[in-house]
Amino acid sequence: MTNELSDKVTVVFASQTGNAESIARNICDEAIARNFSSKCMVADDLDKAALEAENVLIFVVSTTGDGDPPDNCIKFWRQLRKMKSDNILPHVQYAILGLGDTNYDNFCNTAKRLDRKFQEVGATPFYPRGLADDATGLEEIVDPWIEGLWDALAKVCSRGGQTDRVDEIANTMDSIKVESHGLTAAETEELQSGHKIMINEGALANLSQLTGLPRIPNSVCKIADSAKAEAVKTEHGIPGYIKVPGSVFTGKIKGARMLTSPDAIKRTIHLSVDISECSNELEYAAGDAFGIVCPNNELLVNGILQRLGVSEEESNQIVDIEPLTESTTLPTHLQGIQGATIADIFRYVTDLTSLPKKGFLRMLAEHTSDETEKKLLLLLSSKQGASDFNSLKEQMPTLLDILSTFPSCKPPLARLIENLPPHQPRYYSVSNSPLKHPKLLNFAFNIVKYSSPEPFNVPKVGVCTPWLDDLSGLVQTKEDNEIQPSMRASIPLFLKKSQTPFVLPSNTNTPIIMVGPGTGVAPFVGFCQHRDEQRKIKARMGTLGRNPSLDIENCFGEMWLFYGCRHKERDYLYRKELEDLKTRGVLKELVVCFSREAEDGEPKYVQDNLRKYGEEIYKLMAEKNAYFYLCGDAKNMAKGVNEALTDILCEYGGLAKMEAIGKLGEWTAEGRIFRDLWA
Ligand SMILES: Cc1cc2nc3c(=O)[nH]c(=O)nc-3n(C[C@H](O)[C@H](O)[C@H](O)COP(=O)(O)O)c2cc1C
Repeated sequence: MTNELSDKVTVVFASQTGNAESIARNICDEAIARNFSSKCMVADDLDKAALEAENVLIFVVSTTGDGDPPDNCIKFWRQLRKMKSDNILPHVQYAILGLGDTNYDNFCNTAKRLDRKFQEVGATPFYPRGLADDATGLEEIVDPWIEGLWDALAKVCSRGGQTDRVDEIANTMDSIKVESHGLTAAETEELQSGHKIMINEGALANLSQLTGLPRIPNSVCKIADSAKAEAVKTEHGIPGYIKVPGSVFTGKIKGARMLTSPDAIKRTIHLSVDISECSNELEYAAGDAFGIVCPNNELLVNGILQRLGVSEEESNQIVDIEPLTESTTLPTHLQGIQGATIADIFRYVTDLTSLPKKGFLRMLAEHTSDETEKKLLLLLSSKQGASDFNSLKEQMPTLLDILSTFPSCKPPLARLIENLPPHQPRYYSVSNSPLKHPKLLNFAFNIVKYSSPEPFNVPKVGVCTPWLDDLSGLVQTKEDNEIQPSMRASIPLFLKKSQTPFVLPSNTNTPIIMVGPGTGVAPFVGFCQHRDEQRKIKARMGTLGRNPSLDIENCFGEMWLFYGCRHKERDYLYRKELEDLKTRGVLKELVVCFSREAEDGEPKYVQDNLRKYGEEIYKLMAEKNAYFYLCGDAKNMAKGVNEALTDILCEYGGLAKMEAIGKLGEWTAEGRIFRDLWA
């Protein structure tokens, strides 16, 4: 290893939805503030030559899919896999911060694999790996990990670390007079004006010092008049600068159907989207997922712009987003924004509803004139305000809620835009087969409407599903669901590329077990349709071919579907289709349970039914080489299903628990167990 010390530090991120990128940029900025010579880059830009030139690397990497690396580190990953010797990166010292979610099986898989690989190729970790969990709040691990990083970094670098940041705010707390503020009542207001957040103002009374405040994020962008005369739109009705991982197509709503009864706890809608205008390019398979590029709620966007004092004329002015200086790089999602309107940026580029980070609140404090409000914002972002910050998170405030709670907060637009996370497309599984409906894309979704937990009880709505609900409302007025083309609402969509595709086995003989409660059943409706069509084709071929008595059943493996919902009569999704598939023998078994109706001892959840049919499941998997598919909620259901499978292998295969877990891992690696989960 080269012992030559340098002050150069490279922060590398691999990020799917922006968290790792934003943390990496903050680490880089803070490193610069502490006199290190630091730069930040995306993993895919770290090619072989760059790796050879680097001595000190800090990685911030998330995990996506089913334990997969994010899209922007696939190239980097490929290159790492090619490195076989243990002496390729002996000059590299590194630290890794992983982001993940313990609701998923492969928690922080990217960080763990990267760490292993770097050690295999001779690199040395200079600071213990941190693994942050979105299920409990990333900050719990991220903040102390970054705090401890600087001493470790100073030791591997020749300089830097000497200049501890002086926290000017810590010294000003005493001098800020606390005035009565009236922020303690929960007020339910219209969406345009936001819901005020309940904050325990009393927490300020005995505080003279705040510690652990995050850095104020650096300014990176400016809003400039655009040379373009008109706002950029594409043919899909969305601005062309929006970055999504795939080519965007326009689908038109062809039909909408309610899958639940009016007394169901959640409303679920089936939408049928006509893709005939792009079906040549948009090639999908049963089980695929696609993303929808939906705008933020218009009332929310307008409410925020109004609150910020942006007039209608200003919100429609044509602008570019530019780096503040020649040496600053814009966050990925703000790059290439030209010919935009401020309103479109808030509609399509910035996330207005996800939970605020402490660094964001600290930034807002800098633009808050009322001292009590400022002090509260600083408290919320400090160590002393940890419980108040947790209470704020429980209230799930939108940006508008935050701004209306702190009326004197007036951040400049550029400051706000650069500090908001990127707005994300929403993903859905296709619920039909292209073999049956080549020009359609069907899917099912629950309309996301809920309340924040007691005692707050503030009504909340999702971003995409209420939008889709509105669009489908347009067409539901017609009884037969057939609509006039002129009435058809458009949906911008793109096919999701998956590193672990959720597809049927190519050999139709392979038996399959499908487990999908709730809307998790959607891809399996597509699988069944596909097999149904394949059986019909085979039947036709059988009568024409060399063996007219070809036995269809021998050509097609058994299909088992485990489905679950709350009530048989209220939310049994696709009931008619599924029962029909069972009657016609496409499905060998349709095993359904109803969690709110099960008597004592009866199966309540899909995992209970898996246990009930344990012996059959074991034979299918261990003797008949079946494929196993799981789709739905990662939180409770996926864990329960995993445990049931482990128990089945122990009971019917005579394996010890660790052997059973190992066997499931083996089957997953062989590509016989597929998961499509969401937390
Ligand atoms: C579709 C999806 C799949 C995910 N899969 C995993 C996973 O397999 N393991 C894990 O630890 N975290 C998983 N996560 C959690 C993310 O890693 C976590 O939310 C992280 O903060 C995202 O960081 P990013 O915005 O930089 O991508 C998943 C999140 C999503 C939305």
